[in-house]
Amino acid sequence: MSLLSVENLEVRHGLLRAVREVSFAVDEGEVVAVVGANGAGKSTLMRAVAGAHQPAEGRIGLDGVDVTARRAHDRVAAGIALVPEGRRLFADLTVEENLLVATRVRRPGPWDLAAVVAAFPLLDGLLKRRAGNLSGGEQQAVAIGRALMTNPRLLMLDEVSLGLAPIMVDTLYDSLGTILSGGTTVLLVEQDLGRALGVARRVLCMLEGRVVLDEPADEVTREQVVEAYFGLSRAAAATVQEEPA
Ligand SMILES: Nc1ncnc2c1ncn2[C@@H]1O[C@H](COP(=O)(O)OP(=O)(O)OP(=O)(O)O)[C@@H](O)[C@H]1O
Repeated sequence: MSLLSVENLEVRHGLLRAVREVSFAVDEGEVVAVVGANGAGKSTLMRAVAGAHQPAEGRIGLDGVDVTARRAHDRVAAGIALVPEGRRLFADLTVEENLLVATRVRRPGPWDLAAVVAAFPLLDGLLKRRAGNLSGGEQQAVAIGRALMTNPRLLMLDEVSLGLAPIMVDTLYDSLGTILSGGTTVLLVEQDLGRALGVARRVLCMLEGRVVLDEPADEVTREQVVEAYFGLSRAAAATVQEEPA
């Protein structure tokens, strides 16, 4: 049985159908990358799975249990954790306090303060610092650590590399590599196609709210993903790529 199942999901912002007729499933231990252009619906999909945005239609299942009507904190308790775009830390709280906030709805499991610092060595020595005073990369590590502190069964990461220096992205992905190899089930929104295809076992591409490609990462070419990403025919996609910037 799949860990996460999304069936015929529709999520609206007012009249806008930001996610439409979306169905997919994620198996335990799978790492799935969600890619797509700006506005394709990736963040809205993640927020709906996390319970931050109620869908207009469809069903979200965790381990066969329908969680569609459950509130966000009940979904955390059930094992769904989201690292939102923009991180959303408590800027005036310390790193330690930000991490401990998550333990109010903590599931039993291996993640605690020491485990988070071990996974993200860049946080070593920063536990008593105000989160608002950290660099963007350090804040992102705290945001991922905060999600891990709940001992999630499904970890969703929305654009962890957004706005960060390449060297910091490398550092974060080094840490993520350790986490991913530990068997955590992950749904990852990533703009960098190379990175997405590098870490994920499956890639799911969204276009205007719909899933237009859902393939094993090692069976899909970069060209096929780009084609799905822009919604172009293969020939048209090649023309776009050849045009000078
Ligand atoms: N709070 C909101 N109110 C109204 N419309 C919204 C809101 N959030 C997103 N949208 C719209 O919903 C659509 C999907 O947005 P969403 O942020 O889910 O896409 P995305 O693929 O995550 O894009 P990005 O990479 O830019 O974050 C877009 O048309 C966006 O303008």
